[in-house]
Amino acid sequence: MTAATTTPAIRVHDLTVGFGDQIVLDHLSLDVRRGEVLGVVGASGGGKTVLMRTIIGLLPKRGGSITILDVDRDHVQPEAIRLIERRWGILFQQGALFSSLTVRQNVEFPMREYLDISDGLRQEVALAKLKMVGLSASDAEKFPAELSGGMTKRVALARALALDPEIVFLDEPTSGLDPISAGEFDALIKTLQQTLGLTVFMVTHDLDSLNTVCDRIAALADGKVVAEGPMSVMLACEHPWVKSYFQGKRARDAEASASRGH
Ligand SMILES: Nc1ncnc2c1ncn2[C@@H]1O[C@H](COP(=O)(O)OP(=O)(O)OP(=O)(O)O)[C@@H](O)[C@H]1O
Repeated sequence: MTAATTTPAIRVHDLTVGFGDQIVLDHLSLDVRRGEVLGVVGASGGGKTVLMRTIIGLLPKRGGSITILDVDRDHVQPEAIRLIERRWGILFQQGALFSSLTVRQNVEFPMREYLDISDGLRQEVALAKLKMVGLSASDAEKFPAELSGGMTKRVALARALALDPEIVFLDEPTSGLDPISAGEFDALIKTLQQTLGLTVFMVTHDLDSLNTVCDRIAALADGKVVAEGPMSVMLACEHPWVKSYFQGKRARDAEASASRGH
């Protein structure tokens, strides 16, 4: 095995991020292993989205280092950052589709930006990505306003997969979905991770997702990762927030529902 296959997909070390006087992430460290689904949980406003946005370079950090796929953006030229950005896909919280573009054009968008391929091939690849997430050729010509919440998430996922990424960042992928659609979306994420060998960084509040999709979980509190590991580690954790989240009534209900196969 080479060093490249053994190093984590993402290594966050001693990261500090803040806005004005507010420190959101306070010397936070976290590894995301290659090929795993890591679920990131934490209280509302606790900094999960800030962490994700800082990792992908959308927010500045005050200290610490971030290495993605062996590249530390502090130590490389802008061209190298553009190359690395092609190797991940992002599903933002509300889907963030372009309302004036069709579903197919939305999925083609990153390909237009990064790939020099013919119109025909680009359309074909977009349709293949849509099929991969369970959508049909007739869905491809719809506009975002004509889609259900679950379909919107699927299109956003197809767009995140457009460039065959190695890492996918998902910000609350099941929020706003009914439990059945959420369960189907979780199953889709798991299937894609297994078949494509993806590394998945998933911010979520959804206990069902944590139970059924995530290999490991990182719990954020007080600007740090206070617990990291599989569900068994969360259940044994004595940190007050982690304890109330994973051992509260909602958690027990989700666990019972997961064990029934829902
Ligand atoms: N661009 C910004 N400018 C100023 N403050 C910000 C900005 N982005 C986030 N914050 C603040 O950082 C804190 C963490 O926000 P973040 O969105 O990461 O929380 P979260 O854990 O994802 O919450 P939720 O679960 O509710 O989505 C909040 O207090 C928020 O107001």
